[in-house]
This record gives sequence, structure tokens and C-alpha cells, in this order.
Amino acid sequence: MKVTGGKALSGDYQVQGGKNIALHLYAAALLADEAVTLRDAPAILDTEVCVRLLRHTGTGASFDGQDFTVVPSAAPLPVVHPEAGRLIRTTAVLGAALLAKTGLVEFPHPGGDAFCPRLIDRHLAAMQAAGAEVLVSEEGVRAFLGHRGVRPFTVDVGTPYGPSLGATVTALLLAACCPRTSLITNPSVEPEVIEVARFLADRGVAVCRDAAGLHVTGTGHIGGGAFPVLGDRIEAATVAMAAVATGGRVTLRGVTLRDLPSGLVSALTAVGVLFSPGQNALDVRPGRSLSAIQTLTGPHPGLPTDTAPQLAALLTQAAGTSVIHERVYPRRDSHVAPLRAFGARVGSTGPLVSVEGASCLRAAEVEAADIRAGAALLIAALVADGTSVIRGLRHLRRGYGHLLRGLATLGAEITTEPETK
Ligand SMILES: CC(=O)N[C@H]1[C@@H](OP(=O)(O)OP(=O)(O)OC[C@H]2O[C@@H](n3ccc(=O)[nH]c3=O)[C@H](O)[C@@H]2O)O[C@H](CO)[C@@H](O)[C@@H]1O
Ligand SMILES: C=C(OP(=O)(O)O)C(=O)O
Repeated sequence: MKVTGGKALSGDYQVQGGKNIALHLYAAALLADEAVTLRDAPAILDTEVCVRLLRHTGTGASFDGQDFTVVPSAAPLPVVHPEAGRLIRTTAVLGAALLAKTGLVEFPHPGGDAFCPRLIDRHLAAMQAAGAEVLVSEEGVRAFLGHRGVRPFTVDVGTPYGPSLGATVTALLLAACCPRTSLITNPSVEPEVIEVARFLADRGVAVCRDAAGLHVTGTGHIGGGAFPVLGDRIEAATVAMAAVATGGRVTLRGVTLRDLPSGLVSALTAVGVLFSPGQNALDVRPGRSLSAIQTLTGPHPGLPTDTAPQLAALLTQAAGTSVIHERVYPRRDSHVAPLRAFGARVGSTGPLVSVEGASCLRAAEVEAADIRAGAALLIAALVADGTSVIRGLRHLRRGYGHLLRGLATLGAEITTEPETK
């Protein structure tokens, strides 16, 4: 993609349905005994991969650009496609849904962004706690429950890096198929989990949360029907930071201030970003000046790790030394080296990313290694003088359906060419 920077971005931006929310709902929809329509699903590569994965099991799956429809099969093939399953992160969650539904499953090791090793031991612990025999090999995982079905279980989905989002959903889906009560301790409370819990609760699964964790009482029949995919808080944050970094302002449509985690709002407010809530919309603009901050990523409602690379790009425009402490992953710094090519004074040591600002960025030729690194490089290119080239567009397309078109309507000059490798 070629990006000519140096223009303030201003206007309205419609936020897509949440990438990570949709991915988990696609897995939850596999449990249903009737057709499910997920409204406002994002038009991203990961959605296309999920259509392919569901169809491979014999389940009807289609996406018309807005609605993702799942029509159950009486006897789904309990196999997550070995190659396609390596392209996305929610492979083990899809595996859990197939296991709960059919009594066995085979799935490859999950894919997704590879900025550091990403374990799935808590997913496997949930499957074992639910009564499955689990075998792990180089190719992937085989789990077997047999006709006995899911038994009530207790599982801890906490990790040294905080509660696992994906493993909480894996455990929820397993528990949803057991008519007795299971307990998930140290659960994630990210919106992805809350939305899956709401989807299940609408269909008769009892989910309640107290100090011990999530208590889930499942049902023998999970109904169908429509369910909306909540707006993408990470896309909203990305566009807000792009607009502010260029000195512009944006009205985000389809999200409200309440949809943004308080940790994100406080970090951006400390930088000098101003928020004005509207009717199902949020106006975002820079204050008089941008200031350096010291901040930490953390589980919801903390500063989301998926916004930290974009925040580093924004902080190149803030006066002083900023530090972002990554706590959800041991390391997430695939954006740091390519940001330096723009003249940004950015460094990383273990989980700490530091940024010296404010810098005049100049155009660069760089490669994105993953979704949010790509978003951070795009923000830098929008700020920089001259025309930059960013390769690795497929990473961006995995998570952002209409970002480039949407930024163009705000005034960005962006052109794309097919990748040659
Ligand atoms: C598709 C999707 O929704 N992806 C999101 C999801 O990923 P994902 O669900 O994979 O992230 P987790 O919450 O599971 O991972 C958080 C941390 O826990 C560790 N861990 C996780 C599982 C496990 O069994 N054992 C273990 O040790 C991971 O290595 C990581 O350091 O949540 C992450 C954290 O908010 C986001 O960055 C991802 O964008
Ligand atoms: C890390 C991310 O995604 P995934 O878990 O799909 O790799 C992300 O969305 O920033």
C-alpha cells in the first residue's frame, strides 16, 4: 500500500463489527441446533476463513458482506481444516464447540499473529476437565469425549499474563452443552466473553458471575435466531489515534464512549485526546498539545494490548518520553523496528516499549508483520511527509474490513497493489 502523509484526517467513520467478538461468535454459533444469523459481522479475511472452516465440517456457512449465517448439520465432521485452521487464532475455540457437539475433534495448532509464543494449555485443561482425553502432537490436537458428553467441571483459565480470553470462551462453550453447572475460575471479562455469554444466555444457557468465577448451567438444546456483533473497539481506537496523530478529528459511528475500555480512554485522555459522546457516536479530537505518558496494557477494562502498537505510533507526536508496559504478552514489539524507519525514536526492552517525542516523521518503505503492527505503521505513514510503502497488507485485511476506504473518506491518500509474494 502507498500512503501519502501529512494531511489532517477529518470526518465520519462507521466502525465495523468487532473482529474478535465475531470470531468467537462464529464458534458459539456452531453449538446451535437451528440456524443462526450474526448481524453486522466484519468483512475481514478471518471471516472468510471461518466460512471455509465451518463448511469443511459440513455446517452451512455464508457471509453476504453484512450477515454471517450458520445452518447446522445433523452430523458435523469433527475436524478443523488442518491448513485453514492455522490461519486464525480461534481454532481451539472452534475445536471446543465441535468437541462439545460431536464428542470428538481434531484441530491444528492455532494461528493468528505471531509476535510471541501464544499458548493454549488452558483450552486443553478445559477440555480435559470436561472429561475429554486430549492428545497433542506436532500436527495439532485430538480430543475425545465419546457418547458420555461433557461432564460438569471446574477449570482455571488464569495464566501468568492474566485471564485467557480464548480459553474462557472454550470453557463457556463446553459448559453450555452440559445440563449441570460448571465453574470457570479467573475468567476473562473482555467484551468477547460477555457477548458470547449473552448469545448463550439468549438461548437458554444460565451464566452468572460472582467472586468465584463464571457459573454456567448448560442445556440440551441451543436455539437459533439473530444476534448482533458489537462494534469493534480496537478499530475505533485505531481510527481515533490515526485522526489525532495527524492533527484531525473524527466522529466514530456505531460506538459510544462506554464501548471503549476505561483504560484506553484514560490513557488517551492523559495524552491530550478529547472525547465528546454523541448518539451512538463518539467525536474524538486532539486538545491543545499531546503529552508523553507512562502506561500499562492489561485485561479489560484496562488498556487493550491490541491498541498498544497504534498508541506507540501516536506517541511519536507527543512531547517527552513515553513508556508502554506490555503485560498481556511477554513481548509485543513487531512494530518497533519498522517505526524507526520513519525516523521515530522508539525502542523496546522485554515488555517495555519507549517512545521519545515529538518527532517529524519522514516517508519510509516498511513491512507489517501482523495486524496491529500494520495499523501502527499506517498511522506513522499518515503522519509522515512524503509517500510511504507498507507491505504485508494481508495482515491488515485479517482484522480491518474497510479501514483503508474509511480513512480515504477522512481525506487520506492511500492506494493498494496486489502483493507479489
Ligand atoms: C481472536 C482473538 O480474540 N484474539 C485476541 C485474544 O487472543 P487469545 O484469546 O489468544 O489471548 P489470551 O487471552 O488467551 O492470551 C493472553 C495471554 O495468556 C497466555 N495464555 C493463553 C491461553 C493459554 O491457554 N495459556 C496461556 O498462557 C497467552 O500466551 C497470552 O500471553 O485475546 C488477546 C488478549 O486480549 C488479544 O490480543 C487477541 O487479539
Ligand atoms: C492479536 C490479534 O489477533 P489474533 O489473536 O487474531 O492474532 C489482534 O487482533 O490484535
